[in-house]
Amino acid sequence: MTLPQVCVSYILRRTDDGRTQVMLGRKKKGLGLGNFVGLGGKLEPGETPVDAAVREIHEESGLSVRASDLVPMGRLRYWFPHRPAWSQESSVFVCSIWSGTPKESDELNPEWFDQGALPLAEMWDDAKQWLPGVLAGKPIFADFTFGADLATVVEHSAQVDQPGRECQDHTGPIRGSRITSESPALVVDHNGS
Ligand SMILES: Nc1[nH]c(=O)nc2c1ncn2[C@H]1C[C@H](O)[C@@H](COP(=O)(O)OP(=O)(O)OP(=O)(O)O)O1
Repeated sequence: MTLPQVCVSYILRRTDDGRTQVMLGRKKKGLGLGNFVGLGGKLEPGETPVDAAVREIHEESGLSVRASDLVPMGRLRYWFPHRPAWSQESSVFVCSIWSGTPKESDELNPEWFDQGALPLAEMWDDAKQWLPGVLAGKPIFADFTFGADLATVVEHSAQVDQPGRECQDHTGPIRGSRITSESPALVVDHNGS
Protein backbone atom coordinates (compact mmCIF):
# COMPACT_ATOMS: atom_id res chain seq x y z
CA MET A 1 0.00 0.00 0.00
CA THR A 2 1.32 3.43 -0.94
CA LEU A 3 0.96 5.88 1.87
CA PRO A 4 0.77 9.67 1.53
CA GLN A 5 4.31 11.02 1.80
CA VAL A 6 5.32 13.59 4.39
CA CYS A 7 8.63 14.86 5.74
CA VAL A 8 9.83 16.06 9.13
CA SER A 9 13.02 17.93 9.96
CA TYR A 10 14.76 18.66 13.22
CA ILE A 11 16.86 21.83 13.17
CA LEU A 12 19.73 21.82 15.66
CA ARG A 13 21.78 24.59 17.23
CA ARG A 14 24.59 24.74 19.75
CA THR A 15 24.25 27.17 22.64
CA ASP A 16 27.13 29.31 23.89
CA ASP A 17 27.59 26.93 26.81
CA GLY A 18 27.76 23.90 24.55
CA ARG A 19 24.26 22.45 24.79
CA THR A 20 22.58 21.07 21.68
CA GLN A 21 19.05 22.29 21.15
CA VAL A 22 16.35 21.26 18.70
CA MET A 23 13.64 23.40 17.17
CA LEU A 24 10.07 22.24 17.79
CA GLY A 25 6.76 24.04 17.69
CA ARG A 26 3.25 23.46 18.91
CA LYS A 27 1.12 22.57 15.92
CA LYS A 28 -1.54 25.23 15.40
CA LYS A 29 -3.72 23.34 12.94
CA GLY A 30 -4.31 20.06 11.17
CA LEU A 31 -3.19 16.63 12.23
CA GLY A 32 -1.61 16.59 15.69
CA LEU A 33 -3.05 19.95 16.71
CA GLY A 34 -1.47 21.07 20.00
CA ASN A 35 1.42 18.60 19.86
CA PHE A 36 5.03 19.73 19.73
CA VAL A 37 6.33 18.66 16.33
CA GLY A 38 9.34 19.09 14.07
CA LEU A 39 9.07 21.14 10.91
CA GLY A 40 7.35 19.33 8.07
CA GLY A 41 4.29 18.39 6.14
CA LYS A 42 3.03 16.78 2.99
CA LEU A 43 5.07 16.45 -0.19
CA GLU A 44 3.67 18.43 -3.09
CA PRO A 45 3.30 16.74 -6.50
CA GLY A 46 6.71 16.15 -8.07
CA GLU A 47 8.67 16.98 -4.92
CA THR A 48 11.28 14.72 -3.40
CA PRO A 49 11.33 14.45 0.40
CA VAL A 50 14.41 16.69 0.48
CA ASP A 51 12.72 19.34 -1.70
CA ALA A 52 9.70 19.27 0.57
CA ALA A 53 11.83 19.51 3.70
CA VAL A 54 13.63 22.62 2.40
CA ARG A 55 10.29 24.23 1.55
CA GLU A 56 8.51 23.25 4.77
CA ILE A 57 11.38 24.45 6.96
CA HIS A 58 11.18 27.85 5.30
CA GLU A 59 7.39 28.05 5.35
CA GLU A 60 7.03 26.99 8.98
CA SER A 61 10.02 28.67 10.63
CA GLY A 62 11.37 31.28 8.19
CA LEU A 63 14.76 29.54 8.20
CA SER A 64 16.67 28.72 5.03
CA VAL A 65 18.53 25.45 4.56
CA ARG A 66 20.40 23.91 1.65
CA ALA A 67 19.21 20.52 0.45
CA SER A 68 22.76 19.22 0.82
CA ASP A 69 22.77 20.16 4.52
CA LEU A 70 19.76 17.99 5.32
CA VAL A 71 20.94 14.74 6.84
CA PRO A 72 18.55 11.86 6.10
CA MET A 73 17.86 9.89 9.29
CA GLY A 74 15.31 7.35 8.15
CA ARG A 75 11.69 6.64 7.41
CA LEU A 76 8.68 6.22 9.65
CA ARG A 77 5.30 4.82 8.80
CA TYR A 78 2.30 5.80 10.90
CA TRP A 79 -0.69 3.50 10.61
CA PHE A 80 -4.14 4.55 11.81
CA PRO A 81 -6.41 1.54 11.14
CA HIS A 82 -9.26 3.41 12.83
CA ARG A 83 -8.73 6.51 10.63
CA PRO A 84 -6.97 5.27 7.47
CA ALA A 85 -6.84 8.77 5.97
CA TRP A 86 -4.29 9.69 8.66
CA SER A 87 -1.81 6.93 7.75
CA GLN A 88 1.39 8.45 6.35
CA GLU A 89 5.00 7.72 5.53
CA SER A 90 7.49 10.26 6.80
CA SER A 91 11.07 10.94 5.73
CA VAL A 92 13.13 12.18 8.66
CA PHE A 93 15.95 14.74 8.44
CA VAL A 94 18.26 16.52 10.84
CA CYS A 95 19.91 19.81 9.92
CA SER A 96 22.64 21.70 11.79
CA ILE A 97 23.47 24.28 9.13
CA TRP A 98 20.88 26.94 8.47
CA SER A 99 20.42 30.66 8.23
CA GLY A 100 17.76 33.16 9.11
CA THR A 101 15.87 34.18 12.21
CA PRO A 102 13.14 31.83 13.42
CA LYS A 103 9.71 33.33 13.23
CA GLU A 104 6.16 32.26 13.93
CA SER A 105 4.08 30.93 11.04
CA ASP A 106 0.47 29.94 10.74
CA GLU A 107 1.59 26.31 11.30
CA LEU A 108 3.61 26.73 14.49
CA ASN A 109 5.67 28.99 16.73
CA PRO A 110 9.28 27.70 16.80
CA GLU A 111 10.89 27.11 20.19
CA TRP A 112 14.26 25.64 21.17
CA PHE A 113 14.48 22.62 23.48
CA ASP A 114 17.57 21.05 24.99
CA GLN A 115 18.26 17.70 23.39
CA GLY A 116 18.01 16.12 26.86
CA ALA A 117 14.74 17.83 27.78
CA LEU A 118 12.41 17.10 24.89
CA PRO A 119 8.67 17.66 25.59
CA LEU A 120 7.95 14.03 24.74
CA ALA A 121 4.72 13.90 26.77
CA GLU A 122 3.34 16.61 24.47
CA MET A 123 4.46 15.06 21.19
CA TRP A 124 3.03 12.29 19.06
CA ASP A 125 3.14 9.09 21.12
CA ASP A 126 5.67 7.47 18.80
CA ALA A 127 8.26 10.22 19.22
CA LYS A 128 9.54 8.96 22.58
CA GLN A 129 10.51 5.71 20.89
CA TRP A 130 12.75 7.22 18.22
CA LEU A 131 13.37 10.98 18.47
CA PRO A 132 16.03 10.89 21.22
CA GLY A 133 17.88 8.27 19.19
CA VAL A 134 17.65 10.22 15.92
CA LEU A 135 18.96 13.36 17.61
CA ALA A 136 21.82 11.27 18.98
CA GLY A 137 22.64 10.08 15.44
CA LYS A 138 20.81 6.74 15.30
CA PRO A 139 18.81 6.20 12.09
CA ILE A 140 15.24 4.95 12.37
CA PHE A 141 13.16 2.78 10.04
CA ALA A 142 10.00 1.79 11.84
CA ASP A 143 6.24 1.33 11.70
CA PHE A 144 3.89 2.60 14.40
CA THR A 145 0.26 1.56 14.63
CA PHE A 146 -2.17 3.76 16.57
CA GLY A 147 -5.20 2.50 18.49
CA ALA A 148 -8.84 3.53 18.45
CA ASP A 149 -8.09 6.70 20.45
CA LEU A 150 -5.94 7.84 17.46
CA ALA A 151 -3.28 8.93 19.96
CA THR A 152 -1.70 5.84 21.51
CA VAL A 153 0.81 3.57 19.78
CA VAL A 154 -0.44 0.00 20.14
CA GLU A 155 2.14 -1.69 17.94
CA HIS A 156 5.68 -0.82 16.95
CA SER A 157 7.95 -2.69 14.60
CA ALA A 158 11.43 -1.70 13.59
CA GLN A 159 12.32 -2.55 9.99
CA VAL A 160 15.19 -4.96 10.16
CA ASP A 161 15.40 -5.10 6.36
CA GLN A 162 16.48 -1.46 6.20
CA PRO A 163 20.21 -1.23 6.70
CA GLY A 164 20.14 2.52 7.15
CA ARG A 165 23.00 2.95 4.73
CA GLU A 166 21.27 5.97 3.21
CA CYS A 167 21.65 7.74 6.52
CA GLN A 168 24.65 9.71 7.63
CA ASP A 169 26.04 10.29 11.07
CA HIS A 170 25.28 13.88 12.00
CA THR A 171 26.95 13.63 15.38
CA GLY A 172 30.55 13.26 14.28
CA PRO A 173 33.37 15.45 15.57
CA ILE A 174 32.57 19.12 15.24
CA ARG A 175 35.32 20.53 13.11
CA GLY A 176 34.06 24.05 12.97
CA SER A 177 31.21 26.29 13.78
CA ARG A 178 30.05 29.58 12.45
CA ILE A 179 27.53 32.27 12.97
CA THR A 180 25.70 33.07 9.78
CA SER A 181 25.35 36.69 8.84
CA GLU A 182 21.60 36.59 9.34
CA SER A 183 21.34 34.39 12.38
CA PRO A 184 21.91 35.23 16.02
CA ALA A 185 22.31 31.55 16.74
CA LEU A 186 25.54 29.65 16.74
CA VAL A 187 25.26 27.23 13.86
CA VAL A 188 27.13 24.00 14.23
CA ASP A 189 28.75 23.06 10.97
CA HIS A 190 29.80 19.45 11.01
CA ASN A 191 31.54 19.84 7.68
CA GLY A 192 33.76 22.57 8.95
CA SER A 193 32.89 24.71 5.96
N1 LIG B 1 2.21 9.68 14.40
C1 LIG B 1 2.87 10.77 13.99
N2 LIG B 1 4.07 11.09 14.55
C2 LIG B 1 4.76 12.18 14.15
O1 LIG B 1 5.86 12.42 14.68
N3 LIG B 1 4.32 13.01 13.20
C3 LIG B 1 3.16 12.71 12.64
C4 LIG B 1 2.38 11.60 12.99
N4 LIG B 1 1.26 11.58 12.21
C5 LIG B 1 1.35 12.66 11.43
N5 LIG B 1 2.50 13.34 11.68
C6 LIG B 1 2.95 14.54 11.03
C7 LIG B 1 3.59 14.26 9.73
C8 LIG B 1 3.32 15.52 8.95
O2 LIG B 1 4.38 16.43 9.16
C9 LIG B 1 2.09 16.09 9.58
C10 LIG B 1 0.89 15.99 8.69
O3 LIG B 1 -0.08 16.77 9.25
P1 LIG B 1 -1.12 17.52 8.31
O4 LIG B 1 -1.77 16.51 7.44
O5 LIG B 1 -1.94 18.39 9.20
O6 LIG B 1 -0.22 18.34 7.39
P2 LIG B 1 0.57 19.65 7.68
O7 LIG B 1 -0.40 20.74 7.93
O8 LIG B 1 1.61 19.42 8.75
O9 LIG B 1 1.26 19.70 6.32
P3 LIG B 1 1.12 20.75 5.19
O10 LIG B 1 -0.33 21.09 5.12
O11 LIG B 1 1.66 20.02 4.04
O12 LIG B 1 2.01 21.87 5.67
O13 LIG B 1 1.84 15.38 10.78
